[in-house]
Amino acid sequence: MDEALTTVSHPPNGLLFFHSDSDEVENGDYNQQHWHQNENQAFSLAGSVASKDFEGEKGFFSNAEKLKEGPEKISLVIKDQGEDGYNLAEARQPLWRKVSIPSSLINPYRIVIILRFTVLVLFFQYRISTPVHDAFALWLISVICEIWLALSWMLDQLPKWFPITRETYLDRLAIRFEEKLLGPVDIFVTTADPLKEPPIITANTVLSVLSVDYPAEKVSCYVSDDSASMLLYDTLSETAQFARIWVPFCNKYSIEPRAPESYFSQKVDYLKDKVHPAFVRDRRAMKREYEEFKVKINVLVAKAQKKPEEGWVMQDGTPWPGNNTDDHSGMIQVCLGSDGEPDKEGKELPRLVYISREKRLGYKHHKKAGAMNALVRVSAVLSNAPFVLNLDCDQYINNSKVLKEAMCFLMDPQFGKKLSYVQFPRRFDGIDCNDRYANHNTVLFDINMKGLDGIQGPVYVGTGCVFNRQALYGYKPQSEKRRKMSSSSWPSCCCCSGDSRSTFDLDDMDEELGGFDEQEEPSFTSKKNFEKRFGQSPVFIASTLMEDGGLPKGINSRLMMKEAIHVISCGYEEKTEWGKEIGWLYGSVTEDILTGFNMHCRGWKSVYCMPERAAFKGTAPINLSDRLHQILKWALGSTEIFFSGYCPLWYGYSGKLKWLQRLAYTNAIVYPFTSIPLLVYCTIPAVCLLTGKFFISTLTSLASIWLMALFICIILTCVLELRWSGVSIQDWWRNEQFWVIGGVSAHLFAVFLGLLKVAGIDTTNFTVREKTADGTVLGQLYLFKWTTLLIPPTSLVILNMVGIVAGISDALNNGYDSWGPLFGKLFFSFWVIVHLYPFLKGLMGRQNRTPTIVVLWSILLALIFSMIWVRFDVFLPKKTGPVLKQCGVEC
Ligand SMILES: O=c1ccn([C@@H]2O[C@H](COP(=O)(O)OP(=O)(O)O[C@H]3O[C@H](CO)[C@@H](O)[C@H](O)[C@H]3O)[C@@H](O)[C@H]2O)c(=O)[nH]1
Ligand SMILES: [Mn+2]
Repeated sequence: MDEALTTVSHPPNGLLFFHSDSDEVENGDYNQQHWHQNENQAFSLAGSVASKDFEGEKGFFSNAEKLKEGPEKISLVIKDQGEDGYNLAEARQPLWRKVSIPSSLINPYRIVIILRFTVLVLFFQYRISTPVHDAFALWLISVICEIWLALSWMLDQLPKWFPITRETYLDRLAIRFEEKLLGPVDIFVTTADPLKEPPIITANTVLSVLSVDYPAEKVSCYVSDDSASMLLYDTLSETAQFARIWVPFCNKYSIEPRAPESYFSQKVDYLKDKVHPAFVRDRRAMKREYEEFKVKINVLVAKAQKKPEEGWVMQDGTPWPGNNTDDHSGMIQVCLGSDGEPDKEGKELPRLVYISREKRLGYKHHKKAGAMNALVRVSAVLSNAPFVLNLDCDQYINNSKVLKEAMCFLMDPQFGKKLSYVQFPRRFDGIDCNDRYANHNTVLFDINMKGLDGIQGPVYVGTGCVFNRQALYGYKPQSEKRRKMSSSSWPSCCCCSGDSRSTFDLDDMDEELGGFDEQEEPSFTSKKNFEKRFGQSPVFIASTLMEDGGLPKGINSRLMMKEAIHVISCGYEEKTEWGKEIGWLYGSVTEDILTGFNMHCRGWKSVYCMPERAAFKGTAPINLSDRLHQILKWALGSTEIFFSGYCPLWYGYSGKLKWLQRLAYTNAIVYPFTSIPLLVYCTIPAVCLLTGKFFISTLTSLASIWLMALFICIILTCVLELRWSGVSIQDWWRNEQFWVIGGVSAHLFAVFLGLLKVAGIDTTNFTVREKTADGTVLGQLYLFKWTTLLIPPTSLVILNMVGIVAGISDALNNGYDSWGPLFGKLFFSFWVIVHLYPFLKGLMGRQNRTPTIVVLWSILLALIFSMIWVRFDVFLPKKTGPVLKQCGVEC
């Protein structure tokens, strides 16, 4: 380390000047404070090169030019440079780049959007000026619904005006930041119920974390166990043991992905690609080891099925503290890491920490959000990495370079300071190839999120997201001024005074806090305010002030553990801002949207990062009922936010939320309400068919032009959107279908339940979603569970089918004149049925057992034909008999 660059000064002519000052850095010793020092310098190194408008591509070259003027003045030493040497020009390059969508793709799209909007206005002008007098109510209702749907289209459409993608340069990151200079990351894995979330899934996630391609001493993996189960605890101990052989194997052969289950399910062609015999041997051996590991876990699971009467007992004979899931003390167990066992090759492994926060009756635990907040605090006391990655237990790291990808943004000298999080898309394993229930959510992850990235940043989707820890503490992004102050006075005053200071004197801190930017956050300036905000832990409070992370020097491990237990106690958050202003926010089952929204309101940005190899992969509910329940949960979360104080329609106007971003959040919150016009609009065609009335007045030729133009615009926006985003038409169509299916079932219930909740009746109780370990078995898809959610779409299908039958028979009854309007009505009814088709299929259950769908269709067709027959048979001979006879017989 002694050759590392240390001090950077800025001569007035704007050139860079480095000299080495090696006493400040100790040899190889793992000390986060050093990271912070070095990193600061690295920041200034990079920072002084990249220009102010670094955010993009421009501006940089002018600086590069300047540097060329006097390269001889620059001396720079970096360890392990290899042959190609340290290329200064490379090091000055930005770590990432904004890639705009080519204007040949995006401009036509924008033009069509404007056209569509214009046509829509003209269409409504026509619709409103031509009421249908003999079906006034129908007309009025349909017009209201159309306007509502059009508004919801606008909400969805406008935030897609500036879509972008981003490119990262990992090679430049490697040049600019030596491995030792990379920022530490705390990784959180949440679990809630080992019976619904099979431990082997969690183990795989943990293994993918421990083997991530990042310096081991900079990674800590915290596993939160909300069920306080000894099964998970034992699983983790086994996993830690297995990691000792798994991690070196991953590193040696650079395999992907590093979750063993999915790695071994990949086929390897040993004949292709010059596979090395040593690899083949090792892989086989490792596969056997993994099988054995799985057996061990299975044994643990089997043992855990039935709880002994006296409760669980640990291996050393002491009773397990978590025997009562809802009432137990906090538990922390640290394994691996610098003090623990190294891997089989003697190298240090990332730290692995088991956490089960205290739970007591009478205290709200706030589910996942509560677990996340406990993790934020406990990790602040134990490792305090400046960056935090959060993963659901079923979401493993699929691309081992993912942390480096995130660092390209978060460690960017200027942009990084405004950045609250880097969100990665959610990708899934084990979904049927047709993606019948739109589980992949492609439209959200490949269209909407890219649009948001061009505004203020993607929404936080609950998992696969790397945070800037500071953003979780309710701070605003730093202004230039505050940054200077804090980096000069903070860490050095209150945290690195070194020696024996093991308790924190907050009164001392106060004085130092005096220099804090008072205008910006006046409430930060006293000890009381800190405690009101963050709770009663001085160690934790001190950690929040260390902007670049790291632990205070004086702290001993006993005190650390004591504080760690303190911050996960169930009463810790009482009378604090946790869940209200800081950390993960409470009050909605979709804590993710709310948490991200609050950050954006404070002026933070976020970034959407889509590496070519999917960053993370998870599981998704693949049968209809579970999928609908998931959608119900999300939609209910949105309605909860709508009725809470955080509704984006009226919250956060004092902040720095961009207006398009606000529209996007509004869309994410109000969408369940669109289910009302949608339901009505799906019913109207059937009503029209049954009553013989129509909700559109007879079209004039001008009106039909508008209608045609509207259709063409709709199709064109879709086509152009698919072109710039690269989404397939099938994915888009699935999304449309599921929007209707979810709309008329889950969203509708969510609105209803949300209203009940406002009225004080809370009937919802969402537990964790059940995950299956075997992602490849699609039997799940056909699993049928009854839920009330199925009622409205089923009724709609039946209603529209009956409508079609009635309409056709009626038309047959009334002769040719009625066929014209009938087609209009039939068109809308078919529109409904086509959208509900996947639902219908789901309702039918397993296809190969009963082709009931065919039966149903045949019943329908049979009905139609029998009607036709009835008409001919019953009516025709009486009324038009002679004519028919004439024709039928003579012609
Ligand atoms: O009391 C609880 C309940 C849940 N969890 C964990 O939270 C995660 C998500 O729960 P899951 O039941 O899998 O919900 P999903 O429907 O998959 O949740 C999605 O939607 C949620 C709300 O929007 C997000 O928080 C999640 O990250 C996102 O995966 C899992 O790791 C759970 O173990 C807890 O730790 N404690
Ligand atoms: Mn999940």
